[in-house]
Amino acid sequence: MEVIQSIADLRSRIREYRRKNDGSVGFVPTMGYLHEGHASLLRKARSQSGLVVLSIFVNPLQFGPGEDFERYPRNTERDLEVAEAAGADLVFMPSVSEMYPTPTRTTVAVSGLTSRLCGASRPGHFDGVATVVSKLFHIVQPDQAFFGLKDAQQVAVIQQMVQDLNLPVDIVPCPTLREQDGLAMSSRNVYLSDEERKQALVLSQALDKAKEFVQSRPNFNAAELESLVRNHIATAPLAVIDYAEVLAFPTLEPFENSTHIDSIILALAVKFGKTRLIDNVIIQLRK
Ligand SMILES: Nc1ncnc2c1ncn2[C@@H]1O[C@H](COP(=O)(O)OP(=O)(O)OP(=O)(O)O)[C@@H](O)[C@H]1O
Ligand SMILES: CC(C)(CO)[C@@H](O)C(=O)[O-]
Ligand code: BAL
Repeated sequence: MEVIQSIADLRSRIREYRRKNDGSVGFVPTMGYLHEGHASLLRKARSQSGLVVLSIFVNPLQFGPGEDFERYPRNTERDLEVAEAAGADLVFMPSVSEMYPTPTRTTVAVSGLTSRLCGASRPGHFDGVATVVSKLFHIVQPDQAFFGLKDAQQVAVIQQMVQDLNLPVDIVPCPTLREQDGLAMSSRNVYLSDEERKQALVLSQALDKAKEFVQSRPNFNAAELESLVRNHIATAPLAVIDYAEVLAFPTLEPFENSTHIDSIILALAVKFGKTRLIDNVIIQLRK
């Protein structure tokens, strides 16, 4: 495994690979502090790609004022151990000045999909995500890029960007990995106190209740499902709901009754103290 800090060096190594090999280039973009969820994306890339490129870059553009850019967890030594064990060939770890040598005058903005959920709660977040992912795609030029459905809205936004800009990369959505008790793995889980961690289980429990509710009836009213979920989350005294919404997926459009909806997403963002966690479940209602 090789760690690379400069765009020029990474491009050179990938060109060298493509000169000597017919294999595909698989890419896993991350912000580091790697956990088993990230490792699962790397293993998926390893199973499908000749060269596996991992990026670790905490992207300042996608953090808003008062968010946790400075305190975002970082552990390079452990990240490299996880990356090597999961099969990464190249680890791209640029500095902020390498990625943004001058003030950014060009940004990528995906409209529509970003008007709700984290797009509404974190103004500018998805412009930051789409801009850095577009840059990374132009730097790495991968054949495939692997993203977790833990960030389902992000997957939808990136897929829309790839389609709209005719980017030659296949986006591979990967399942959310969870702790044994159901909590979705996330770098931000490290922020949780013991009590917050215990109460955060209401998220996966609420999603399980939602699945049971949907599977028990052919059609349902969105407001009724949202109420069921909100009431369960409210059983955790520390939980402060940012959003708990059921939307059509992948359009992320609201609906009243599910009669003509093929797939839905129940998306949650809940704060426990200073820690904002997201989770979701995507349910196919009809083929
Ligand atoms: N539990 C998980 N299962 C599968 N993929 C995941 C999981 N957590 C994160 N990912 C994916 O890993 C990639 C990098 O995400 P990121 O580095 O932001 O990690 P994170 O755990 O989501 O961090 P955060 O705590 O900031 O949400 C994204 O595609 C994300 O969806
Ligand atoms: C895709 C990504 C690496 C872009 O910074 C980030 O949004 C993330 O880790 O999900
Ligand atoms: N995967 C989450 C990225 C962010 O919160 O910026």
